[in-house]
Amino acid sequence: MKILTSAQIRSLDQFTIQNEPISSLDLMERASNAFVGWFCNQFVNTRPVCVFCGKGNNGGDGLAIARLLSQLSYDVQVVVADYTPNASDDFTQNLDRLKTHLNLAFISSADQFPTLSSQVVCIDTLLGSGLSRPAEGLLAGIIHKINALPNKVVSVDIASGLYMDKANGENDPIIEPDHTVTFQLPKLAFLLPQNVRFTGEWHVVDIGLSGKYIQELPTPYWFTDKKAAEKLIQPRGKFSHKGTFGHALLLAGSFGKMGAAVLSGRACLRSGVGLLTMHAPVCGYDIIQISSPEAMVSIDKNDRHISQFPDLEPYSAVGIGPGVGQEPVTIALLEELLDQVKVPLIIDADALNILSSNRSLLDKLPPNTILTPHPKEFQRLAGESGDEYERLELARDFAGKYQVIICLKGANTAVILPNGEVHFNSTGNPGMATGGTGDVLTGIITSLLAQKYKPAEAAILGVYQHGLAGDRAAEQKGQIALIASDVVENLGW
Ligand SMILES: NC(=O)C1=CN([C@@H]2O[C@H](COP(=O)(O)OP(=O)(O)OC[C@H]3O[C@@H](n4cnc5c(N)ncnc54)[C@H](OP(=O)(O)O)[C@@H]3O)[C@@H](O)[C@H]2O)[C@H](O)CC1
Ligand SMILES: [K+]
Repeated sequence: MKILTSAQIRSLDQFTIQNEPISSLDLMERASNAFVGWFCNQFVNTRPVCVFCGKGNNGGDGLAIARLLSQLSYDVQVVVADYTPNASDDFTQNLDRLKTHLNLAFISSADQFPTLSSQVVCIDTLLGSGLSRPAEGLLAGIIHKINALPNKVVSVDIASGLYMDKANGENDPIIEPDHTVTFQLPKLAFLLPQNVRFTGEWHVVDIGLSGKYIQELPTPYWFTDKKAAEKLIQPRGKFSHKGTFGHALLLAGSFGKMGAAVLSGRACLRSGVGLLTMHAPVCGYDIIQISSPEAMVSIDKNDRHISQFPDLEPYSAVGIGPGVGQEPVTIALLEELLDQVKVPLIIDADALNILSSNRSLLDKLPPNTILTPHPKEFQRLAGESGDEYERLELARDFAGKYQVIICLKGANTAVILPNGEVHFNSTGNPGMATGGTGDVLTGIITSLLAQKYKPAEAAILGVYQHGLAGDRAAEQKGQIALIASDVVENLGW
């Protein structure tokens, strides 16, 4: 799915209105109906509702939603923030449609904020995609009062006060909803962890905006949903054999960190590779042979750290990093590997830290090498950034400069391609923030690279399947009990 800017969404709105054609009032009705469809599944009509409206089209949605919910026998109260004499046309028309049969109040001071029982569900339609500056005065007062309530809050389209595609100021008044129900497409703001308080759980509802026009609009930002991910999976032919699916080489582990090697090896095996060879220090030999009988082992001359790699000729992809440490012998190995490797490469964990502290190696990265840093590793690699929007730009610059693919790990892991495209992942959960899950991801992507998936596709699909396995594991064990081995065991293709 594409992620568009607020300006693009405005033009998409206009295109749909002119070309479907549909009046803007009817489009508002369609959007409001889509919201109500979601709402009725979530809250039964014995829950009273209070809709907080601004005077733009987001507020117009609120008035239409109030009317539709009251027709469905919800007990609905409407509070309009009378912060300006200028209301949008569609707001005014919906006000006319509503007036006769509802409990409606215009308030001009936050002191007039109603007293609500904690059962009331608040619907936030103060400000939507038209936000052009931080909320202040009356709007800010109402936002603070809503945030202080214990009540459930649902924002329509986007939390009032939150920008769709740029950073807010630290003290901007913004609604903190339990849910955001957004129209047609996800918004960039929802995908950045810094906005989690202002997003809650978010849901997309279809309001029939022009699919043709969405296809035409250019954007660097994409959301990898189930449909997008499944399209990438290559079917297995009837006559395939283990040679068809490549031979992966994983360079991983050191004394005390052989678990990282085992986790990434097992994930590699569970992701469809034909053959796997794991190269490890002497201390890892028994560990790998016993834990991963399906893998072959190549043993280093060094007891505790890897210092060499086997002849690369048989391998169709190489992964390096999980648990390798940063000993001088391993630094020398990485340099040698970058000079020699001719097949797709993924670099993770300590090997990324080696790159950060030996920056001349960055210029040796082969094009389309995949790097999988978490935010701290990315900071060591590319430097500080003020907020997550800046970090995204920094990552796009870095990917472009070195022609590499970055999987910036976190909630909604972002896969950033050399051409500047950013693909946000839709799977995964906070239970996965535990040691070893990164090693699992490296194994999955190494496996896909060995099977000849294009590096960009291996990264996007690998990140998606990793999160999906984590979601399955969380269903079984709960997020708190989840460990990296559970992610491996729940890989399913
Ligand atoms: N395609 C869709 O997704 C559809 C969306 N709909 C809904 O429409 C809103 C967007 O409506 P819009 O009227 O453009 O914008 P808002 O309701 O967010 O804003 C109202 C006006 O308020 C002004 N403004 C902006 N920021 C502030 C502020 N901080 N304080 C006070 N006033 C502010 C702004 O005008 P300015 O000229 O002053 O900038 C806005 O015009 C969208 O979110 C959906 O909910 C449609 O229903 C259908 C399809
Ligand atoms: K809103």
